[in-house]
Amino acid sequence: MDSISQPLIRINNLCKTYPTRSGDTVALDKVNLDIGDGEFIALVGPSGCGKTTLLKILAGLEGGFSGEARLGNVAITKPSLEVGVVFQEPTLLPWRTILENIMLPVELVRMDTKTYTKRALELMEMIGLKGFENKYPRELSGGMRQRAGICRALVRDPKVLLMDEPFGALDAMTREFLNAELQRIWMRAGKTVVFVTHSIPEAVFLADRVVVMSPRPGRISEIVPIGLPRERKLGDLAHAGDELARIRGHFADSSMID
Ligand SMILES: Nc1ncnc2c1ncn2[C@@H]1O[C@H](COP(=O)(O)OP(=O)(O)OP(=O)(O)O)[C@@H](O)[C@H]1O
Repeated sequence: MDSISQPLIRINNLCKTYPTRSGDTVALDKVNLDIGDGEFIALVGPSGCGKTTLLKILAGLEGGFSGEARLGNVAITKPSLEVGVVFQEPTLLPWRTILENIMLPVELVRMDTKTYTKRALELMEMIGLKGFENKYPRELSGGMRQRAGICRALVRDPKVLLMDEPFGALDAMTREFLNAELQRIWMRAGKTVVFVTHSIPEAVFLADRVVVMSPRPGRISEIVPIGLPRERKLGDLAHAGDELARIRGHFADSSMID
């Protein structure tokens, strides 16, 4: 389906069915995708097409599938230190400060606190949270909490960042701002990102390739390369009319379009 010579992530014939009382739900059906090291992939598709399921499998949080997902040479069967995850809600612990929240993944695996505190502070500065180290989550706006969630996912310096509609709950202006920030961080840090979104413009703005998924059962309908040069500005979307139209064409009858 694509031609990445040395993929970091290989998804091979992945199928996932959830058994329910009213019958089986096929969430993923023969999904194949290779993702290159340092690539930014956006996954778009209508509600229920299996985007979160795919992300959870890549995160090692969901089992019971057939086929295979590999990270480097290793089949993904459990969470990995090489992978950071950001969900729609950052779920920060209210009794811990922002810095303590960001440091949680480091503490959980007893990594060197001193080294990683330095890294956490650098990340906070890079993402505009400097000065909020000792605040509590309730003292921050939704956008700032989500930024803290991104720092927490990056603190252990994972190779891969998996993001499930990370900006879906934010207002449009904050979202646009954080898209630009995320692009900058990605360009600087060289992570491989898989980013789930319902927003086609967001996907086109951020991604090297947009993976379009079909309604249930989730399959890949098309992979659309986005040729816009980096660093992209929001106005550059005006030059991606063909890509936007191509992706929108898949959802002519769907309500997913932003
Ligand atoms: N734990 C579960 N048990 C049973 N069915 C599930 C479970 N998790 C997901 N499903 C079903 O699998 C299908 C895919 O769900 P998934 O959450 O992966 O879709 P999605 O594309 O992320 O949807 P959305 O865009 O609405 O978040 C849906 O039909 C959903 O109802």
